[in-house]
Amino acid sequence: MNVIIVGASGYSGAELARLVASHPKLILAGIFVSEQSLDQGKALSDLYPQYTGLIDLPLQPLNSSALQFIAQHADYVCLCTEHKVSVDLAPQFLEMGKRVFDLSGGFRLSSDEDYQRYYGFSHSQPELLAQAAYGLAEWNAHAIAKAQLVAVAGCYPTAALNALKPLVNAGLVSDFPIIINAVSGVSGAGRKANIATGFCEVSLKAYGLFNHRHSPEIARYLNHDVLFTPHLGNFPRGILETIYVHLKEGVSSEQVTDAYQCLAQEPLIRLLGDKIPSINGVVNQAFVDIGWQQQGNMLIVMSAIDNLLKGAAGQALQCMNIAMGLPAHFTLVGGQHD
Ligand SMILES: NC(=O)C1=CN([C@@H]2O[C@H](COP(=O)(O)OP(=O)(O)OC[C@H]3O[C@@H](n4cnc5c(N)ncnc54)[C@H](OP(=O)(O)O)[C@@H]3O)[C@@H](O)[C@H]2O)C=CC1
Ligand SMILES: CC(=O)N[C@@H](CCC(=O)OP(=O)(O)O)C(=O)O
Repeated sequence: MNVIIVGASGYSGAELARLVASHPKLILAGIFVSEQSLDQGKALSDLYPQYTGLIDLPLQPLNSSALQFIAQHADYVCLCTEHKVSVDLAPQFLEMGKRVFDLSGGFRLSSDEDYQRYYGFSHSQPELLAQAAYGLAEWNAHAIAKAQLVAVAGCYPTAALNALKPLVNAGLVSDFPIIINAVSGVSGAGRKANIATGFCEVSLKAYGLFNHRHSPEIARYLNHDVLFTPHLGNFPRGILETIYVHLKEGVSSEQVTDAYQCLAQEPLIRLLGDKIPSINGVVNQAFVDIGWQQQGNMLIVMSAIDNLLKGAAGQALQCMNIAMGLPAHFTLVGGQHD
């Protein structure tokens, strides 16, 4: 399959370019940035020297000749662009008959009201929201396999949903909201210049209290209320979530362990039992590490991922594998697809 990546100079786009270029069944057919981009014409390896000799393709502006090229040559279009940009770009690629994998949040929620409230813009393609399959690879493979538009799951939701769906689906959780405290590394905020997320400016600090856009995303796909508070941490990459779950009266530790067995055969999920996951355990890898400890009715679940390699790019690659009828998971050797 020929894959093109829009937004390939950004953190998730560059990571995806590396995964696609080393995939045995995918060809990286083109990498694109905006028409105004200061990076157009540069090789991806000029921005990311570790790609020298692996990806020397030039970043091209997404202009009319680029669109013609994509119409003729691409099978899969990956949008590694900001939410509003993805919403505006997706329809033309869908009309060309391409399969679109959108890494933004532009198609993850269900209504224009949600977008106005949580994203701060009115959705210009609300009819596409019902068509998009939610790209949470371990849980929604059937829908992803058939969909023309995949809304790849968010980074914080990927860590939260993999850790919580087994418990909620098994009926073990009381009606209280689940409390999720999450910390993300700075790459979660993207590569564009922004003083608040400049590395020397960052202090460990909460943000988005009560209104972060991942709250409705997690609640929607978990089917349970959550109180989600993200924090920005002063490290480059990775997400760690500490999650407080009020279990129903009398739920035993055996029931909790049994509930997680639904993930036991998933190659990219590592169930750590009572061991405590860490950022170091997952950085530069595509795993979700999940650990838990229980006292009475309270369960503390911990979930760690690399925001770019299990969130964003890695999850998009899993969705493309599913679309091709291949096993979803992949193995990394030295940062490349094995
Ligand atoms: N970073 C992360 O951990 C995660 C990110 N995501 C999502 O993935 C998407 C990309 O995030 P991230 O990689 O961090 O973002 P970056 O800011 O690092 O990269 C954005 C990319 O989009 C390009 N771009 C901007 N405007 C346009 C346009 N109009 N047309 C084409 N290309 C454009 C930029 O290049 P230029 O401006 O030079 O044109 C750049 O290549 C976002 O929606 C984000 O929410 C999802 C999960 C995790
Ligand atoms: C640290 C940081 O700023 N993180 C981003 C979330 C990462 C991301 O890009 O969000 P999606 O998964 O929805 O695309 C934020 O809170 O907005």
